Amino acid sequence: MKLDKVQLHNFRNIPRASLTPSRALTVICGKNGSGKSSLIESLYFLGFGRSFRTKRYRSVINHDAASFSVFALCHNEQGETYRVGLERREDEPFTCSINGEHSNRLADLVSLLPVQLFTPQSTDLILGSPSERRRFLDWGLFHVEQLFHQYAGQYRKLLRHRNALIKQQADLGAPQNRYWEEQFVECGERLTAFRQRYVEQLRHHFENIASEFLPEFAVTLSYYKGWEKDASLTESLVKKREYDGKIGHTSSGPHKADMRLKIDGVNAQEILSRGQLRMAVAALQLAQTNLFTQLTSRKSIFLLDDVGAELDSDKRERFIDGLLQVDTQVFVTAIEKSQLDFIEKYEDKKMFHVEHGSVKEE
Ligand SMILES: Nc1ncnc2c1ncn2[C@@H]1O[C@H](COP(=O)(O)OP(=O)(O)OP(=O)(O)O)[C@@H](O)[C@H]1O
Repeated sequence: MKLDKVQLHNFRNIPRASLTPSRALTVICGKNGSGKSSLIESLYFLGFGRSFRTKRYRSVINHDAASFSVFALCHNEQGETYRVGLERREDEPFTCSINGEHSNRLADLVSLLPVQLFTPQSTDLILGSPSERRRFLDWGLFHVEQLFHQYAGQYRKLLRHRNALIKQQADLGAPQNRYWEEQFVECGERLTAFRQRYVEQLRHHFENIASEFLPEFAVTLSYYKGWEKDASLTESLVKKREYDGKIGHTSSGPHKADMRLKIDGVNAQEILSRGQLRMAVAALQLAQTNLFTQLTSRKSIFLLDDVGAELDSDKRERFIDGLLQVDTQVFVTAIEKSQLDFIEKYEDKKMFHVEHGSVKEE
């Protein structure tokens, strides 16, 4: 999917903006506090239905308004056009629309627009908790594996149910509870199989890119499924029954899974510098973009916020080169154009300048 036109209303300090981005590279420049990240945040909303900066919708609505909206005109790989939009009013659930049809099902909108983001906080993907890495993997699976969303939702329900039984100190081995245990195992094993296959595919892309981005290290990627390596989920659940009863929740299953990055057997975060960690994240995201394109023949949208603060010049160039090579629609923000002097070589690009919330094409 590519965005042909984007319109914002009352989004943070941007009262109104309309822009026609490039199909390839769109550069957004402006001073600190001008509204660059807000513009990127509005595009993120189309791909995730939420902000990457806050959980409070009120913070996103312009201080002088009661709602914000983001609309986009886009086209898919078959040339079909879509009009998508979302609106959020104070104290009301969000509404989204696709070709004029209103819906409260965010998944409809999100599945249309595969958006990824790289920001100064992106090192959390490696430094943060396993849930960050599961979210990363599940973004990919959501877009490439039709059944994944359904199984992930079912698993969440079954996990809640199992945890409720544990809290009630119910006997999980009793015949009346065995049905739920079997459902939990079946669904958990399916999710695990999806994720293991996905990481295996991602690993090939990642290790190739990492050998170029971090040539001094041999970084490897592996998947920890969330329970002991050589046991089935059933075996682990039975073995941990007493322990789970003590801690009050389920300690084995794909909700405890992780993706691990290692260098000579040691966790990458213990060895890599901050700049190298950013490169490892860039390599992971580029690998995910390549895999997405390979598996779906679709194009994704990539947002790079404050790229100057993140990577040095030749790394910035390599990252953007890699994204454009697979025909990703890239949006980049920078304080100064000079942070992106290499972009002269790209023919298909557009430049925008943001000042006090006003967005103008250069
Ligand atoms: N709900 C809101 N209504 C109006 N203005 C807001 C709102 N939320 C934030 N702002 C202001 O919008 C401005 C733009 O913020 P934004 O983060 O987009 O800037 P930026 O150009 O990315 O800056 P930097 O380069 O410093 O990251 C800031 O001055 C901020 O205080």
